[in-house]
Amino acid sequence: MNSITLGPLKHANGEIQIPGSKSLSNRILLLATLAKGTTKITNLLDSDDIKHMLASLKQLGVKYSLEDQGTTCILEGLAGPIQADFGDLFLGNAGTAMRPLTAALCLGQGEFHLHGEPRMHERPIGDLVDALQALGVDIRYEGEKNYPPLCIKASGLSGGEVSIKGNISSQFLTAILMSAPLAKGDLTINVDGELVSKPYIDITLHAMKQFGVEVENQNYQAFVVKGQQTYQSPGEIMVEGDASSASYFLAAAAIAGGKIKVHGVGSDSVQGDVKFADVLAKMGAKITYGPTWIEAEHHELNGVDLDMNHIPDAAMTIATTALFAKGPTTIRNIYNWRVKETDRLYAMATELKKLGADVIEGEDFITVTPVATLNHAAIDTYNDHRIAMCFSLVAFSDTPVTINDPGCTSKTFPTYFELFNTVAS
Ligand SMILES: O=C(O)C1=C[C@@H](OP(=O)(O)O)[C@@H](O)[C@H](O)C1
Ligand SMILES: C=C(OP(=O)(O)O)C(=O)O
Repeated sequence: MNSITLGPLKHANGEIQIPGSKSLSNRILLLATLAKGTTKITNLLDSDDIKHMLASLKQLGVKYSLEDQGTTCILEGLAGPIQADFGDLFLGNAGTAMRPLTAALCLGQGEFHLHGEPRMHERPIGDLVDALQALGVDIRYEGEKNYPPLCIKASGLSGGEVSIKGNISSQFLTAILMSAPLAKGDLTINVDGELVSKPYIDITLHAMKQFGVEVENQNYQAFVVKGQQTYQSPGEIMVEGDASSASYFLAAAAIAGGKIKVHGVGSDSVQGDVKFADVLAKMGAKITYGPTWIEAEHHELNGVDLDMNHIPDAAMTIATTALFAKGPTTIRNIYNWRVKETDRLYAMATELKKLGADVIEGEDFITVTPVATLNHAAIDTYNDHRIAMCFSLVAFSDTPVTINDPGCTSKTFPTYFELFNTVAS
């Protein structure tokens, strides 16, 4: 297996333009497809998750052209639901393609099969399927109950009232929300129990608003959406930089002697993961925000004990940053790490232990207590982009780190190691 060895490194300095947000790229591609008019999308992320969305849209007859090495997309909207006789869609391990497309394909006509990488077939989707079935959709499991692959025989989505569970993934609610304006009638969506990863719902509502649709948000417990609407293309739309991708560079500066400014995300961002910088600040780093940038500078770091349910992706970066802090760090309320690219609680704990750190893996938390000297270890990445990126930070210790299969960052950040090398020395 391919691997890279990094470090030991001392400094992280410079400026980074962060590539487009995965969450926004896939939302905007889908909304532009359903919208009336042509949309020019700039700063689109060029990564595996977006390629899976684009390839599926092409197969479904959506017309678009790509420019600027895949970062500009000019897409002709359908002014309504996707109508295709048949679709056999491979969605890799892209949750932001699988979940929203599952709901959107129910809106029109046709028979659709949705599947992905083996891990995608282990990632739950039952809560979304239950809600769609309650709305009259013929949707079935082709393998194990509650997991993809799925078969949809679409004939539209009825209005009315539906309940959806939000305790495993917010993407199920996102999926229903984005499709609701094209339902046959007005829809009230009740969130059944706890809602995890709440800021991602704000991203969804923001993107819908950019395409002309307002949702009545009743304190994240219920959402009311008018049916039989048409999304309107905003004409041109720029994707913000990816706040989760920014976390690795901000953490690098906080850990190593130096200062890094990331451009593309800042205080104006709609992404919850910008709050990662506040966690770094709580740990002791010097953080400065501008509307579209964030700067981090090294300062002695202390461990923290925090609920990070609102930043599940960037929270992983805290788990390795914790190796450089004084005292233990506990990341709480992150049960759904277990149902993402891999069981991230198990994987992070296992790999941190290889370095010699003292780690407690709880059912829904992780505690990392740093040690004076880390071991040189070959980090397994479990086909999880974020594990590869998080553990690159270990290179700022006195010990090098080996990352197995670094190419797995292609899911959301294919140029990660290239950019890392421009700021780390
Ligand atoms: O809606 C989104 O764009 C996302 C929501 C989050 O997932 P969960 O809601 O499953 O936590 C996040 O982890 C994922 O990377 C992207
Ligand atoms: C959980 C993630 O991805 P997905 O969009 O596939 O859920 C992630 O990017 O960390």
